[in-house]
This record gives sequence, structure tokens and C-alpha cells, in this order.
Amino acid sequence: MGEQGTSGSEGGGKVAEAQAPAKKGAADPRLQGISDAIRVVPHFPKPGIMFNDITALLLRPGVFKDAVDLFVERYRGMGIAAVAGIEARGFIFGPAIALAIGAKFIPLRKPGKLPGAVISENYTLEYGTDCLEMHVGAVEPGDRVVVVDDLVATGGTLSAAIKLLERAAADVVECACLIGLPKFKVPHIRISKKTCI
Ligand SMILES: O=P(O)(O)OC[C@H]1O[C@H](OP(=O)(O)OP(=O)(O)O)[C@H](O)[C@@H]1O
Ligand SMILES: Nc1ncnc2[nH]cnc12
Repeated sequence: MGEQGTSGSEGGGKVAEAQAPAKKGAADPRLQGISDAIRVVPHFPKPGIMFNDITALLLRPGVFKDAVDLFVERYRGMGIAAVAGIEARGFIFGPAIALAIGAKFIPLRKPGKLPGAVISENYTLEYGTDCLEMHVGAVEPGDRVVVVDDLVATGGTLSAAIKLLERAAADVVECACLIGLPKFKVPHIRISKKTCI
């Protein structure tokens, strides 16, 4: 699952599966339920954008739990010190994953929201530009970190998150997203670190 709302799938390169099937064709049965619960809204927020809406999934507690559990099962026992969630939708999944694996949660916020000293990275989106900020001191040098968001499109947001964390000497183990849009190949992020369930 994880590739929603676009036509002409080109594939996204080498993308790890959150729950690798035990054998070919034996996909985790939770994946279909998660895929089915994501609503695709055409022409939002701009004409031509097929918007993948995870709020429909959040209305179904069992499916929401399945999504969190898949990531918890992947990252438990990997020595993850921090889950970094990307505002806003990474704040929905990230804290639940962090609590379940015993990691701290680091909010990566849009500009001007964090009260302390920050480091910033600008980036380009499918439908605009933006900036992410992180508190200085949120991450310790050498912390093993997983970045969490709902969706990767161009990969600009994840790239900015990785840069912020690495500037603070974190070890970014992987980026975890529910959805990967197939029309973007995200060549500029290290896609070996990208997981879409
Ligand atoms: O791979 P990319 O092209 O960078 O796009 C992915 C990002 O776009 C969406 O967030 P958005 O910036 O719309 O912010 P929001 O979560 O605050 O709505 C999504 O939640 C990702 O963070
Ligand atoms: N197609 C899309 N749906 C939802 N969020 C997005 N962020 C960037 N592109 C998106």
C-alpha cells in the first residue's frame, strides 16, 4: 500500500516495506485496511492535486492503531532515541510511536512556532514552499532518530528534516510515512532511509 491517488505509477526506487512479507505475496493484512481508509480528494488544495486525506483513517480507531502498530513493530528494539514528527500530520502518528518504543518526541515545526533557539531549513513542496525548525538541544549528538510524517511526495520535507537533524549530529536511521506518491521519484533524498507502509 502507500501509493495513493495518482495515475501512471513509476515506482519510487528502492523503498523498504514497513512489514516485509514473510514470503512473496504474503502482505500484512492490515495494509489493505489502511490503504482503504485513506480518502483521496481531487483538486485540493489546488487544481490538479490529488490530496491524500488521512483524517478519514483517524475516524477508525482500529485502522489508526494498525498504522501506528506497524511502525512500532518495525522500530521497537532498534535503539531509537527519538522520533521526530513533522508538523502537522507527523504530530498525529509520531507521539504514539515514540511512546510505544520508549523514545523522546521531537516536533519539527513550521517557522515561528518554537519559543527557544532554533535551527531552520527551507524546502519546496508539491504546492508551495515552506520551512521547518527544530529546537537547539532537542537532539543529542549520536541520537538514533526516526522521522515520521503521513506522506512523502517530492521528498522536500523529509530532506529538510534529515538536514536539520544531521546538522545537530543525529543519526537518522529512517523516515517513516504512511503514503508515498508514486509520481515522485524523490531522487534527492536518501531513499534507502524512506519507508512507506
Ligand atoms: O514530500 P513533500 O513534497 O515535501 O510533501 C510532503 C509534505 O506535504 C504535507 O504537508 P504540508 O506541507 O501540506 O503541511 P501540513 O501537514 O501542515 O498540512 C505532508 O504532510 C508532508 O509533510
Ligand atoms: N497529494 C498530497 N496529498 C496530501 N498531502 C500532500 N502533501 C504534498 N502532496 C500531497
